[in-house]
Amino acid sequence: MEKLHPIMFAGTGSDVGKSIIAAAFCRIFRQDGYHPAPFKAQNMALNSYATPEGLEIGRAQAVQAEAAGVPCHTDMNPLLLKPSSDHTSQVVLNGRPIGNRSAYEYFRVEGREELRHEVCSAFDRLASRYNPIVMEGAGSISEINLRDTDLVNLPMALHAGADVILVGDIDRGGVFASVYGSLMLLRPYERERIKGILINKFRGDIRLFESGVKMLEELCGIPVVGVVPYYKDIYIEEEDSLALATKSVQTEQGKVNIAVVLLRHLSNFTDFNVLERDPRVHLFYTNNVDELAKADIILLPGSKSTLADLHELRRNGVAQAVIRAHREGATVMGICGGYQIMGQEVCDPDHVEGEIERLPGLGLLPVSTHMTGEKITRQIKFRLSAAARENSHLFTDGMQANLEGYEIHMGTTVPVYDAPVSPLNLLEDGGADGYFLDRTCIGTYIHGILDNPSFIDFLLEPFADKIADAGKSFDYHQFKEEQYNKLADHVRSHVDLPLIYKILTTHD
Ligand SMILES: NC(=O)CC[C@H](N)C(=O)O
Repeated sequence: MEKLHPIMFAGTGSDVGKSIIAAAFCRIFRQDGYHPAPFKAQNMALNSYATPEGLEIGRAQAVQAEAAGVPCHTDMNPLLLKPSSDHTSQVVLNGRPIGNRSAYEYFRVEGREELRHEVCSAFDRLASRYNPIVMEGAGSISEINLRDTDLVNLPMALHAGADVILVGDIDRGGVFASVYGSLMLLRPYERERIKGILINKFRGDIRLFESGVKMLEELCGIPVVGVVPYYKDIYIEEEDSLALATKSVQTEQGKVNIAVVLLRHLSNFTDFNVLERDPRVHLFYTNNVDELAKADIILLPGSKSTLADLHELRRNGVAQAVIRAHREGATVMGICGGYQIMGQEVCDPDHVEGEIERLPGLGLLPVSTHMTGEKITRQIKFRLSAAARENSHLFTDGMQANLEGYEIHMGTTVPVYDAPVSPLNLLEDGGADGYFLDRTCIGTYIHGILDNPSFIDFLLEPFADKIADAGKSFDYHQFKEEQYNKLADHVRSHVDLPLIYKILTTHD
């Protein structure tokens, strides 16, 4: 295939839809016979993913890699900042944490050149393996006060020799000013790299915007390569928990009601995407104690800051509400940070997470957690333990499919001294995971465990009468493939693709 220049989707601001557009182009290039890969030098998100090598990257690049049909790799997102409070972030470089930095420390010029060297090297490695590289900028391209320390927008595009498409969001208004203003604030040699404008999230009749397109082109001297309508019926994983705001917060009659406890530092909320689409289930997010009381199943999600969130749960009464609901028959399951919260205690003597050194947990599981400096990041295959399967009718033939998931955590959790060893899962490598007390009380470190249809069946098995005539679970992998294709079709039919190919092959 012909070599294409790297293409970068940069924004007039954050949340203009860069990640999704980049995912769409990953799929489009793949459909057209190329071998694309995504790249974003630096990501700030709590939603991360483990690569096949057992290293950590931002979830958005993992999704884009899936759209591109290639395995994800840390070279696709060499720098990941995971905010742990308003002022500090854990810095993950090439998949491994290198410590916590305050925002001030981080943006100081010092040390930046080392990081720049790292992200540029990651890009170069990736560019030697894939064609084209579909790059994503971060936030706005015109944060002029941060220009000299920027690692992810124009300096990266210049290093890569990328053609930049500036994405503007027409839904929030002010698209002319934001596009024109962003361009004007760039230096001339930076502006030269902007080869197209893409208007995203358009609602209404596109014909009414035709004159607007002409005006923008005349004003900016850059072609508008597409006006992409807002879509509602395509499901692609969202980059950050902003999307949570649009989700359900209440119970619904006639389904298994599953409450996900809203934690302030909730991480990996994508753990619940499959359940959310399961016809047997009504999933909602809450920290309202009355709604929790009505749930059949309560899920405690992962948390970047387990101790801080546990403290908050005790303060706002949610901890007590979960304990009460469990006593009255609800199933409680914790994933990662949520699992740690369910135990007897969480200790952080070395201040890995922060100030708090120790807190009692909810006491639902006889385990105790210690935070350690070492971070575990890995993809794993596993199966349910014999104890977990004992009262289940799903695994009677002794055969059990391998389940898949991934781990990202600092804590280690063990049974308290007098408690029996009773893991929920047995790992392929011989290890064990989580704790199985009984069908109503379980914990696991495995993210993505609820992407496995047979695990969902296991979780819902005790509620069989409630869901007797609801539909069956569905194939998530096939669903995701369909969604990437739908997204690609949608974007393809609203951009001038021949023009984009021309841009990506024309020397300048
Ligand atoms: N992903 C998580 O839930 C992490 C839990 C906890 N903060 C840890 O690092 O161990």
